Amino acid sequence: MTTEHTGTPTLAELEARASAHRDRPAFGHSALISCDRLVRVFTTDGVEVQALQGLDLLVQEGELMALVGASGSGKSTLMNILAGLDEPTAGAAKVAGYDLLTMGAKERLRYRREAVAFVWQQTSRNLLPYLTAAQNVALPMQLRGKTRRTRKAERATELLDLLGVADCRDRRPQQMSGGQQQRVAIAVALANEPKVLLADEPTGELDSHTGEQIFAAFRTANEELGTTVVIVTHDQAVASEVRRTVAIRDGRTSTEVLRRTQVDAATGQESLISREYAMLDRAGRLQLPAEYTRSLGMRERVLLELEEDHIQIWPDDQEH
Ligand SMILES: Nc1ncnc2c1ncn2[C@@H]1O[C@H](COP(=O)(O)OP(=O)(O)OP(=O)(O)O)[C@@H](O)[C@H]1O
Repeated sequence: MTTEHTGTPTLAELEARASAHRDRPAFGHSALISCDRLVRVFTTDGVEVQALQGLDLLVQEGELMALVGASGSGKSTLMNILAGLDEPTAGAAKVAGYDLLTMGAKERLRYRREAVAFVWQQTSRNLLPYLTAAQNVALPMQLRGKTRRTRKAERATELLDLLGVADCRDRRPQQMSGGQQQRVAIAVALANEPKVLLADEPTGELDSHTGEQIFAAFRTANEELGTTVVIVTHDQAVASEVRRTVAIRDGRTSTEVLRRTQVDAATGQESLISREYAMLDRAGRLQLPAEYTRSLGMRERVLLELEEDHIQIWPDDQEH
């Protein structure tokens, strides 16, 4: 309540306002991954490139979601930050309780060993060539040093089995197909029970059938182990299989597609409903799709009208 006659709030009112603000939950407080106005600037030969330009992203625990975007839009930059391999220039990024901006070297190491895991596009980058599949899976557990030796071997077998590559147990990477190597790589990534599994174009080097098997392995990790999975992909088949696909454009999240299955009450038939949403940032900014604005000749200014349950956007009627 303001003191309308003077326009000046009392001290008690100011205190009430401040505490209301303090008690309001922080942005993304319940999310497992939260990126808040994330910025990453690269400077090469005095030239600045803004790879991330205030990116907002929330991922809830237990999600399996895809990130898509044109080449150069900032996907790999974001993944490297989430993996703890790179540091943001500004903004906030928190994953599984770790603050990616302020964590020190020791905490960063623990974060990378225990909280997140990564699967790369290049199959050769994921596995050590001179170790068998089982030894590759046991290695992260060895580095972490918290698992008994017999348990390590057991867990390696369980994971290889879960991902359908138990028969590769004693083979080295060059004795496996690309698809088998990627499934073993997922087993390696899951060895220390990470909260988050990140994958950058994991099906990029594979044919579509093998790509489907790899995607099924990520789904297994998500459904059976509860691991939160974020996959960067150009693969339309992968992007259309997940419940949520977030598009990145020019270093920001621009649109989001949500899918759900609907069962027809009369026939019992299932159909997939997919809806595209535009992202509204916390300052209220909204990016309209270029094809929409172009088709209506919208440029610098648009007319807004608030209706009861929606907002109308019209081309500028004062334009000469
Ligand atoms: N280490 C770096 N030094 C300078 N510029 C960089 C660096 N890494 C990325 N960039 C630039 O940042 C922008 C975003 O790059 P990024 O690799 O994140 O895009 P991407 O969406 O992953 O692209 P792609 O799909 O081709 O992998 C690009 O303009 C890129 O040239």
